Amino acid sequence: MAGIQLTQTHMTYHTDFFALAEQLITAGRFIDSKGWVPATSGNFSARLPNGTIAITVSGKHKGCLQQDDIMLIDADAIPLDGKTPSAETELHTALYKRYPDVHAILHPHSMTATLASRLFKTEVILQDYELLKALPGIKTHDTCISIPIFANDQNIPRLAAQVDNYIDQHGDILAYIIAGHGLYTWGHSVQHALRYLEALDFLLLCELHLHGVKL
Ligand SMILES: CSC[C@@H](O)[C@@H](O)C(=O)COP(=O)(O)O
Ligand SMILES: [Zn+2]
Repeated sequence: MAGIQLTQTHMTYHTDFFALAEQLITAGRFIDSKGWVPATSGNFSARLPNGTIAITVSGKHKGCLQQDDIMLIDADAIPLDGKTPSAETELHTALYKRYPDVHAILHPHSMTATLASRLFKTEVILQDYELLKALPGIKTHDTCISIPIFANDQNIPRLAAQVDNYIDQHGDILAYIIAGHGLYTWGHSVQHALRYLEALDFLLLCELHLHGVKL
């Protein structure tokens, strides 16, 4: 009996993992088609119902990911299958620990996020855009949100702590920018996170254009 349960759990886990890996692969193709993950930049993850996390293997091109390029880690970023996870894994695990409803995180190196961090330094304010309603919990254009910008840091646990401290002090955020680097956003599912990413890219582009930056 215990053996049968173990097998079923195992099969469920495999189904969850491969389904989520497929979603991350598809998202990667779309994100790459937009030019948001040049070279091998960016990383993506999705949390399984059992709390383990499917995440991109470090150094892969995110536009042509294969199933083998998605690996499994535990909630503390420990690899469970002998592969090397994204160099920025602790940024993912910190968000999953803070937000139980979040099941997917996407990190592009989009030009809009990179340039916005050069221009705005500490935060990007987005307000009075209809497309804000594509973001979670926003029901009207008459809304003002802040996307904080954090200094880049090659020490990822320290960067994750910087983000955590900011949220502790300022409250929940929907996304953040790492200066000269890229954007992190997240959602209930890969599809939700992808929607937020697309909306944020459009909104950042609007702000850049308003400030005379033409892309
Ligand atoms: C190709 S430089 C980008 C990396 O330094 C990093 O910022 C990044 O996003 C990708 O790292 P990865 O380890 O593949 O997840
Ligand atoms: Zn990065």
